[in-house]
Amino acid sequence: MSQNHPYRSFEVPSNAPFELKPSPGKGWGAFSTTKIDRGAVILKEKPLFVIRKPHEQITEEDVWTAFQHLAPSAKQHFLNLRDNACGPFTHMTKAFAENSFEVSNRTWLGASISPVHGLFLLHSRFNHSCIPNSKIPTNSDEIVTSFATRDIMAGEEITFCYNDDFECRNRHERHQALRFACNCKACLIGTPFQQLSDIRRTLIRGLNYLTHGVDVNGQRQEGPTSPIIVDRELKKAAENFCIPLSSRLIYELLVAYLLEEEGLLDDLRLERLNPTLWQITGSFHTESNASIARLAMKQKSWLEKFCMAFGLYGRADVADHVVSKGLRMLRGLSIES
Ligand SMILES: C[S@@+](CC[C@H](N)C(=O)[O-])C[C@H]1O[C@@H](n2cnc3c(N)ncnc32)[C@H](O)[C@@H]1O
Repeated sequence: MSQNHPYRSFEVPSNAPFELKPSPGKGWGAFSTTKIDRGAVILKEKPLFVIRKPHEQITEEDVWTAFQHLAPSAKQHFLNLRDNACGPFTHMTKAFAENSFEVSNRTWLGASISPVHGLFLLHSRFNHSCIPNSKIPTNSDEIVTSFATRDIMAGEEITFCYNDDFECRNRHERHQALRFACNCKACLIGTPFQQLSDIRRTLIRGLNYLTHGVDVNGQRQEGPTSPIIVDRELKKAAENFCIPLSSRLIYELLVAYLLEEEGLLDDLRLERLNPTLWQITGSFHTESNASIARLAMKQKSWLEKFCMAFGLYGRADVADHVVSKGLRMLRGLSIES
């Protein structure tokens, strides 16, 4: 049956390190045809077409209008899309939603410009994993690029994580958001890894709350249901950016360690994490604190860094007040807590 499947008409570039084929239980997927090194580009892809609107505002008419402007071969490719490789889509908006990526979400003079969504025939064949081996970061141009986040062996399925906040979500929350049951290592119920994974991701969510003062959705958590931070004083301190530098360093290092254990500490994540860590380390003004922080950062493993930094636990720093003030200013809060 897969021999004359419409996806056979999708042209994978001859230099791309993967092929499209059925992926048991997941429709079709992309499988590596050679070893792909960590950090390597897997595919750069141009969209079939783009729609310059927020996702929730895209209508049947928008997709139909874009479709009408396509060349005949591109029209055929769009019509070849199948709902998870099975039947044709019932609505053009559904076909677009399932096969599109946000390609740019820019700001100009502080105002956000309407996001752009593009339809990508090949990248949309990549299936999801909560512990993926690739990443597709949002770019400022309209080309989508995937990178290997670890070495991928020939024959392995190439996957990426469909949601940005999944490092902070437990299995149940992830499956609710995905609307399908993922079967990756972090989702296989009853395994020690899965149980630890839920604990790790919950901890990461809490630690992020403590450092950013808000939950994963950018909001403060209000109300008594399943509090992320149980200690009300600590929650208030986080929301007012009164968490001392010593705790900030410890929390960030613990996040790094937990992400590594979870298999999520890839180079792109490190690019975000490292400047924050060095910024915190450079902010200590109390010399004894600064030297412990520098020593911690010199350690080889994340666990060693964390254990060394834990020596700072409970220690105040001369710079704490200034840092809190600065953070509150940046978030538009009153300078005094
Ligand atoms: C963008 S498509 C991915 C390619 C799709 N498998 C195909 O054949 O066209 C997304 C859909 O693939 C399926 N899918 C993706 N990842 C999956 C996973 N880890 N487990 C089960 N189904 C998955 C789901 O049906 C999802 O709605």
